[in-house]
Amino acid sequence: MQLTSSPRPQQNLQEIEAQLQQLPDFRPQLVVLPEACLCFGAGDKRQREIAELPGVGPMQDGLAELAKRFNVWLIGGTMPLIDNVDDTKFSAASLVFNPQGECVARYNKMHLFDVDVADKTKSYRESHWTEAGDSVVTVTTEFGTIGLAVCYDVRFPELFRALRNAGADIFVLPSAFTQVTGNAHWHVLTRARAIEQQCFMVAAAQAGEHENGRQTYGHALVIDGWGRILAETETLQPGLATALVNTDSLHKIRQDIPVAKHFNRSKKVIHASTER
Ligand SMILES: O=C(O)CNC(=O)[C@H](CS)NC(=O)CCC(=O)C(=O)O
Repeated sequence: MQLTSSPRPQQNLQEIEAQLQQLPDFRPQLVVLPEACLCFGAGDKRQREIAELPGVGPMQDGLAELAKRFNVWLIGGTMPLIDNVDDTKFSAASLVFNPQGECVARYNKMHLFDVDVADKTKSYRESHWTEAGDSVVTVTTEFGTIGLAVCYDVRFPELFRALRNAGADIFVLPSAFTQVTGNAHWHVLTRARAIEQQCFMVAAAQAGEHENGRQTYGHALVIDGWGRILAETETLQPGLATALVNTDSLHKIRQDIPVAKHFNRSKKVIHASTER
């Protein structure tokens, strides 16, 4: 799914619901929401104020209810979660809801976007308010094993290798790429991770100009294990990129090019010196 989320969770939930009304009929279905889909650009203080304890609160209740009502597996983008009321930082948590509306997994964004970008925002320092995750998380479903990652994580292939080793067939990547870096890198990075690990990639996106002036890149994507783009949102409006996915197609790709078997960690590092 692609969204242009506001800082207001209730309004964002309504927009997500409006998009879910447009879903095709086939089930089982996996729906991936973008990063910060319930609260985008509110500032770190506000995000900490609305952060919820696991299993408790209107953001989690809202997503659970939507997963159940629309009978879909729902990846809740990311939302601010805390583990203790006195935590100063929150996790950028990606929650997985099954079609019964139960939260069955949580992944905390592992790589934080402390980056300078040549855009209006200029300086991003996500770690000032977000606690980095330390766990690789997969979820088994009736249509394959899902491996979780978020946005900037896509620049770290080791995480995707670890997800594949843990059995992943489908990577999900809730994102909010900047317009500038997305334009340069988004398609290459998402396709590269799919090709390297021979997994589907479902990359959700924030898109367009947000209330705080930030511009996000959009281009929500579904990519197969051969790196082909199966679906893509064409505009910067909220919308869906939908594809029929059969994880059986991965068997032949993995058999023909057995990279998982060929993977070989180098044991030596050789520095050739040009000095005499
Ligand atoms: O802050 C929020 O409200 C939501 N979170 C984000 O927008 C995050 C952290 S600032 N954005 C990214 O990770 C962009 C990555 C990116 O653009 C790249 O890797 O090039």
